[in-house]
Amino acid sequence: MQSPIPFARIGTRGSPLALAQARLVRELLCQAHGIGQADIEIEVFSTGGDRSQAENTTLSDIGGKGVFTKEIDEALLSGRIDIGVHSSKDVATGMPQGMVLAAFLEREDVRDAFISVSARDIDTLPEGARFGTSSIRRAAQALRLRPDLRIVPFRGNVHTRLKKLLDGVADATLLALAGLNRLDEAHRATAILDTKAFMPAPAQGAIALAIRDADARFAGIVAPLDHAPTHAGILAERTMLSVLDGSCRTPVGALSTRTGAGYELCGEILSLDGQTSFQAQATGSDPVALGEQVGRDLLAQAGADWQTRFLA
Ligand SMILES: NCc1[nH]cc(CCC(=O)O)c1CC(=O)O
Repeated sequence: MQSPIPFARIGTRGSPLALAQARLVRELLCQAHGIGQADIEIEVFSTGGDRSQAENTTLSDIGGKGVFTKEIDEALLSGRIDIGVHSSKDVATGMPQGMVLAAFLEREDVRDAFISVSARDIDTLPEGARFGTSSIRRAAQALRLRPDLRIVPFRGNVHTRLKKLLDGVADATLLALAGLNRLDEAHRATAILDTKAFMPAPAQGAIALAIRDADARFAGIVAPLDHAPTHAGILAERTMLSVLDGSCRTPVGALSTRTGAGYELCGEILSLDGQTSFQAQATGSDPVALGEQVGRDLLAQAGADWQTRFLA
């Protein structure tokens, strides 16, 4: 019998990937607390980012922070849900007051996958091939290696993008391997890209659990799901992004890895055409200090006004 007050209410977007992630969180919460699936409600929200996909506008058209999280954030703050489940890379660095990313599941594969029906990898794409991506970072990284590629806008959920590829809308695309893995679609990857040439987006591959920051009960409930090394790594990458005043619409890559004593953080800023790029790296044990150090190093190299110059 279902209890009158659910143990927890989870908020998520409705895309197949978001639902898979929310179900994974429900599964892990049930295991950790010895409860049944019926005790956890999954509530689906449509965000501005989802609606813009349906209307085929671009993310820049709607703009603003939290385009994939706002409706879920509001439901969390109003008490309608208790836990927001997000892809960490979609969560803006300046989060609304009153909420916190309290736990991160162990990170999936951080790498980007190359997918094409006509080429084995980026090098074998024909001259002037159409490269489908709406990610400024992926476009810049691809153009760095292949300035001849023609970038075509490519939005929609993972299955939509795979379908567009089969329909010939583009010759190739890049998708996060993490998402493909969670959807059992990793066999679609033609090649897996190395993280030096294709440094992932900050926080790629990690699922974040947002709660109200004063909510001690749910802090305790999500705590067993937190993977400490992932948490530290994502904190370092998100701190770096915040120093750069970056977002998912800036050409920025970041990747933290564990070293013996602590963490190594690598960061990258690119120009839109990929012909100019700056890299920095550092090691340390304090994720926030590490993110600040690498972010400041990148700012010193690229100039504090890099966004006005690079994104003009
Ligand atoms: N912005 C869309 C988005 N947000 C998170 C993922 C992948 C899953 C992840 O990074 O955890 C994707 C799709 C993609 O980049 O292929």
